[in-house]
Amino acid sequence: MLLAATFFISVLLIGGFYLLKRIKTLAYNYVYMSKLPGPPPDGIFIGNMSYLQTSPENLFVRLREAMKNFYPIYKLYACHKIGANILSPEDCELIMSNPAHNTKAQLYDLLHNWLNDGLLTSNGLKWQTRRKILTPAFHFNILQDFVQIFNEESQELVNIFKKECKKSYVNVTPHVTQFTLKTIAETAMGSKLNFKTQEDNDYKQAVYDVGKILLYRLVHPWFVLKFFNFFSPWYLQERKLTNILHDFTKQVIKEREENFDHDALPQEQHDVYLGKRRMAMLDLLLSAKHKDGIIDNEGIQEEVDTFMFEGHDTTAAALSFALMLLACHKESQNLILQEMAEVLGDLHKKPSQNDLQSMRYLERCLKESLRLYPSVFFIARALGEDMKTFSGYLLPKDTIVIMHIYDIHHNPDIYPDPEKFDPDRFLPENSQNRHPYAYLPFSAGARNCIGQKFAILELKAAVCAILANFVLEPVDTPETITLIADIILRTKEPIKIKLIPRSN
Ligand code: HEM
Repeated sequence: MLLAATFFISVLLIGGFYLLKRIKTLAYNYVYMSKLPGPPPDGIFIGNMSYLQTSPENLFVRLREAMKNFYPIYKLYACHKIGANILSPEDCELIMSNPAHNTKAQLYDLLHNWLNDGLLTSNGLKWQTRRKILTPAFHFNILQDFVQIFNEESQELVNIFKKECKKSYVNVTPHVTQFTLKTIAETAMGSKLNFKTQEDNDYKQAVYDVGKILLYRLVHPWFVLKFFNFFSPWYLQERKLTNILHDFTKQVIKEREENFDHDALPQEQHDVYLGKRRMAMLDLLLSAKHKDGIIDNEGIQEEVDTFMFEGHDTTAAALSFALMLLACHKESQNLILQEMAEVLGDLHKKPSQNDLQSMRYLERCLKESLRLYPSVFFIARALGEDMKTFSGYLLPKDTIVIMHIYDIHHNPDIYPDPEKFDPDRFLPENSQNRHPYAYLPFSAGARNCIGQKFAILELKAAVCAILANFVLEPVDTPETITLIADIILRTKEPIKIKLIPRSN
């Protein structure tokens, strides 16, 4: 009896202690965060909920207005969660360059049902170990082998466009999405998709549909939590879509594992990319499982899900926007063709990695396109320690910081006439005085995009193949499209352009 009473009192005391500590932290955070400017809240608990709960296109516009009203920082809050919205390169540098702030914010829990704890969403030692395993999969020598696949898939995209170009316009977004999905599956997973099967098409549609549900959960913050998500109107639909996504990647892994050559495992880590045996990403993961035992089946599944998503959706958005901008700027199309003629001689010659790398004007066009339309338009972290912003606000440890890449890229003080497409902004002489954190399409610091070189080479190969075969003419323009807030930057409707076969 005495023992039970002592146990009960101890539990009560410890529980009470933690509760008080939590209340103290919340109060401390609230005091500091309340000093930040921001849109007026609707009430003490509901905070800015009504500000957030609007259509995806209105939300996108509202967030842009907040940049104008509250630069360089503002707060938004809902329930007991307060987010500090960061709009200046200086504050991004303070966060991204400090390893203490490498932890992804709770917002990324939204992705857990689908991506579990893959590279994008994991933290701490798990993230470090995985990043170390996966970095060689994107080494220069491996990318060299991938360029052939980029060229083959670009040619297939051109073949589709050749059939479609008889129409008065082409909806490019679904076609380029298929292109980037096939490319990541074949390069990183060694799996060739043909989109003739129901599973391939269901996967593509499920990625799109799940994004809508994730956004719904994001603006209804209680549904971010797994427990409350159970009561969301979309819970069953999310489960169904997640099953489609997982069944698809399980099949990709199964097929690769069946054909995996255990005898050809590299002896040393550096053998992986020094030309002795080059390994695609999935092979590296299988090797880490069979040879070193540092990853299990669940670990492989979460990385394959992560890379299939991150490796195609972002690049498809980037290519769709780049094609629209090039269609609107015939002079840029001509300059790219001129550069292709200089580097390749024959416009229809398939470019090598060196060829693609030496196309500097094309690179500037893609950089400018990613400035105007950064596929990942915001990223979020949880502060690992207190931080003083450049403008003097104190943000307490654990604060959710949301860095708005889109707004930094459209700041007229950094990019004069920011809506203008001007690839020469990225000439060395025009960028040397720009803040190093003023251009962040691939984020920066230790948690930057592992696939950025892959993405740029893939985009260059696709643009070269398309321009060698077609003149692009505008149907959609920056003025006609409607941008929406989603898990990545998307347009409300697919982007339309006109493709005129090139006569050469
Ligand atoms: C134009 C295309 C792309 C853009 C704009 C882009 C952008 C980004 C950004 C901004 C991040 C940081 C995300 C965050 O902190 O929340 C990121 C991370 C990541 N990206 Fe990309 N990405 C692109 C293409 C790719 C490709 C092709 C791959 C794979 C082949 C890839 C794989 C990843 C992964 C795995 C991460 C997480 C890295 C980590 O936390 O260590 N991305 N990307």
